[in-house]
Amino acid sequence: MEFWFIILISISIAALLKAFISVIISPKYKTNLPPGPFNLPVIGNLQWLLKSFSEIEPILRNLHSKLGPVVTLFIGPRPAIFIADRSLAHKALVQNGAIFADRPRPLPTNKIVSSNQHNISSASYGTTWRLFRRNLSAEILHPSRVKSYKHARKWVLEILLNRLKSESKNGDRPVPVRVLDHFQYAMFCLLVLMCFGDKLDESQIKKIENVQRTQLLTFGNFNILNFWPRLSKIVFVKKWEQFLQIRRDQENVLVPLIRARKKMKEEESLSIKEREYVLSYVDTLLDLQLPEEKRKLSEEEIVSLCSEFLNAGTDTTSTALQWIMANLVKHPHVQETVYTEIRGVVGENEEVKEEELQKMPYLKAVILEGLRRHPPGHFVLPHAVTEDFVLDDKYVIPKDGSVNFMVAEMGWDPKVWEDPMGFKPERFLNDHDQDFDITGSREIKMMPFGAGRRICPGFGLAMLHLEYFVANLVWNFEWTAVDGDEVDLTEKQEFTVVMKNPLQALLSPRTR
Ligand code: HEM
Repeated sequence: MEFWFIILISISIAALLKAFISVIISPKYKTNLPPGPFNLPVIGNLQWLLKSFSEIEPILRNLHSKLGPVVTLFIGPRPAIFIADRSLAHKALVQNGAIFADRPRPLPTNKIVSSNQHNISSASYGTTWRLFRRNLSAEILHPSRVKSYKHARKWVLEILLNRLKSESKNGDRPVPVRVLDHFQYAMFCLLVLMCFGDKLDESQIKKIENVQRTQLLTFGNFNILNFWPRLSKIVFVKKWEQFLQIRRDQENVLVPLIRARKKMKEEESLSIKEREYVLSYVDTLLDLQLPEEKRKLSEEEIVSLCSEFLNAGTDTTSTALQWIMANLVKHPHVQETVYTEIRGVVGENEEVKEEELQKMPYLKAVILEGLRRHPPGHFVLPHAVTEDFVLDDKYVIPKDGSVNFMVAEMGWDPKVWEDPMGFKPERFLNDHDQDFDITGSREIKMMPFGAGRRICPGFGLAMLHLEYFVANLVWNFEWTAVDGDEVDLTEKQEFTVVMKNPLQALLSPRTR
């Protein structure tokens, strides 16, 4: 006992000294970093590390109003720079895109979920990242491939509508439906099919949803393990074990699906034509070859890439869908305008077909307004610069720090958006903005998908999913508020920023 106590104290002192030296004494951080609040060495760093993004966001807002558009916090052992200004974001991400396209060195927990940076979002800016990103964009997210998953979207729409129909009534009495679980399940059905190629049954999809959501929602609880990992491995043995168990559970569910797909490919049990028809993300990953290491991907690496695909495409989209439907309940005149627009295009047809969506500018404006007012992520994923860089001749961005951007603040900038906290889709309809540039390549007015080289590669698919499901949800039901129950737009940080009180609405089937 005594022996362990001495070891523990020695390690703590060594670690404290190391952190103190690296953060305070080291001259490299004295080189004009952007301003920030006073930081109590070590304790301050730890305090920031333990805060969630939703706790940091209001503090940052306050700091920006006092210190200017770029501020520094010492989160954990490295400086973290936050940029709130949209034109500085454009200068960084677009005009100096290659320099700002890196990711910070991964923290230990991140190394495990990404199989040592073998996924798109955490890979350093370089060959491996390019290979993974090009594979996803060319093989799965290319418009012609996206079209080939049309039958999957129709299948999922039917599942969603049937679930909502059966929940919206008790006998003949209309009852409020809590829609979020149904939206999440629908998005999982869709992304699981794109990922593994087969229509899995409900229990299999639920199992995948369960392991993925557990990992996503608990990830922040394990932040403490990243502070001096050598020490944390001794002090927080149980927490480490819990964390590793979540990863093992995920592998236990995903690996059999990967193996089944591999076997099918090897046996050539499908004709080439059929295989082309159901080409899945896993199929493309099984074929990939890492150029530098000259080898195929391991199962663990494929699990990490599939997990990233599922998380990136489900939670973000179902969160956005919920915010948009909440606003359509809160603003019935907007819902009515969407309905009238759809009727003008589809006549009396049962379904809004995806080819018809491009004839619906007001619907698109509703989706854009939803993403501006309620971006699912209030920050992008942390970026890093490939070399020390001076932004706008003033702000030193060090190579070994991280850089992030205040996405929500930019979309709410009153200099760009009149009445920024209102929900007014019409603002996207004036002539000037008819073709609104969501990528921010010309100018950043909002950036729900990020901007520059690390922009979300799934933004086209996400827009399609949102337009298709919102259109069909409005076409099939009239959505109204529950009597005496105002739609509450208070936010809560989970993996994305969700509704603190999830939407409940009355759904009356439309009669035509
Ligand atoms: C409404 C839905 C979505 C939103 C709001 C969203 C937003 C974002 C944001 C903000 C980033 C970080 C950009 C940065 O670091 O600068 C990102 C990255 C990413 N997203 Fe999305 N996303 C959505 C849907 C999707 C979908 C459907 C997919 C694919 C199926 C996807 C795949 C990815 C990937 C792979 C990355 C990492 C990109 C990289 O590091 O190069 N996302 N997304």
